[in-house]
Amino acid sequence: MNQKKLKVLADENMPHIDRLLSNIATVVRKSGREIVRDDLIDCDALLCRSITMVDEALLQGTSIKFVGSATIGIDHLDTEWLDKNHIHWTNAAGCNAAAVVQYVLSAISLWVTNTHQSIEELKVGIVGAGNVGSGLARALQILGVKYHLCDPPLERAGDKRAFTDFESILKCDVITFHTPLSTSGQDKTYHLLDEQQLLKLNRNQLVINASRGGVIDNQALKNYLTSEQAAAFVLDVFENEPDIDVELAKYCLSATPHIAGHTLEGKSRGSFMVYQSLCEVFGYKHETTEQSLYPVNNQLAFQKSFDLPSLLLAIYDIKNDSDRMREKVGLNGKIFDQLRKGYPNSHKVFPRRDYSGWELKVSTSETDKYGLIEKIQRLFSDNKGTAGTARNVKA
Ligand SMILES: NC(=O)c1ccc[n+]([C@@H]2O[C@H](COP(=O)([O-])OP(=O)(O)OC[C@H]3O[C@@H](n4cnc5c(N)ncnc54)[C@H](O)[C@@H]3O)[C@@H](O)[C@H]2O)c1
Ligand SMILES: O=C(O)[C@H](O)[C@H](O)COP(=O)(O)O
Repeated sequence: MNQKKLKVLADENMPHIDRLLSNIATVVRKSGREIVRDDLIDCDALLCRSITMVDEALLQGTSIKFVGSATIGIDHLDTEWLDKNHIHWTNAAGCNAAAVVQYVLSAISLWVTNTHQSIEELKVGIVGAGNVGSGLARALQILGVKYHLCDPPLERAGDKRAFTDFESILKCDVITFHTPLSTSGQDKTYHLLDEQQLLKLNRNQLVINASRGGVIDNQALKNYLTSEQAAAFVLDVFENEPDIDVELAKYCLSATPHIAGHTLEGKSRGSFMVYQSLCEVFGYKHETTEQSLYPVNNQLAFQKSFDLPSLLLAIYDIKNDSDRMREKVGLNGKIFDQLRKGYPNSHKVFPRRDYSGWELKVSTSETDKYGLIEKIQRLFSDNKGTAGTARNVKA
């Protein structure tokens, strides 16, 4: 076993890292957007989030041997350059998938409440059936909501689930994007929803983007949203974050500062997964369990007045995050980052938790007339935020 203390630079917005690494590393913290090459000259490892571009310009000539990103997305890592230069890298695949599922269910609940629709009668089109898309499909199945999946790469690879094409997805009541951002190739997702595709939508639809901003042409979307016939949009991600188009945010049903995955569990699991990979790469034993990072579950008392959307909104209501952003974002684009900092602990009452961090308290007098209690209990126990396999490349 390697006994030398490592030097690690970690994004300041990565919970538990100091405690997890206390026996094996000296940890220096820095804001992810401010990390520069000079910070890394004598560091062994960089632990980052999606806001740090990790490439030759950042790492050339440094001692970095390992890069761990506590995120699902990897569009900020130049993986080709890292591989070529024998630098181990990992992401935290699946770490916050359950949080994004919760975000999407909250967005749908908000929309059906505003438009007086029944959630059970909707058809949801899921674009991208990976960790998030599959978790969402499972949740919708539990809740009795119909869905269609669109994922050409998985379909070609022989995935046996039923898939549909993008054209058909555009006809669903709710369309939700869960693809990576890719700028080339036959499955390119950059501006997947562009000016032409936007014109196929109508005012009875809801579109959610919690993947990457560039999957939707933001300029075309802003123009489109000025029409009264436009579909409703919920955006968690934008082009040019953090200097987003403030006007675009105003036109949306809900606009949040890239926090869909930021539950207590989602962020903690991201830290834990990169910690595990770092231990493997440098030959240390893992000394902590993921479960030890979580507090006791929150409790929600079941009330007779609950229907499915109001119950989901009682657990997490995106409107609160959207209001916080829209109140402030006009003041200065940098507010976007400030709202993300410290999230979910910046919430007034308690941190935002995954469904798995909740228990439904039901009094013995309650009858489960519509099967709602059973559905929610299944959702709480199923939606455990399945961590995917971290892509740990052995250099
Ligand atoms: N807003 C947030 O806080 C947040 C949180 C987590 C993840 N994300 C983003 O969500 C994305 C999805 O996460 P994931 O864990 O499910 O990723 P994943 O890699 O498990 O799944 C992505 C899926 O998209 C599919 N795909 C690729 N190109 C496609 C195309 N053109 N059309 C349809 N499907 C296509 C892939 O085949 C894959 O199955 C991530 O890449 C990340 O950028 C955002
Ligand atoms: O890809 C992801 O996992 C998410 O987009 C990520 O959780 C949010 O971005 P970050 O906090 O890492 O900047």
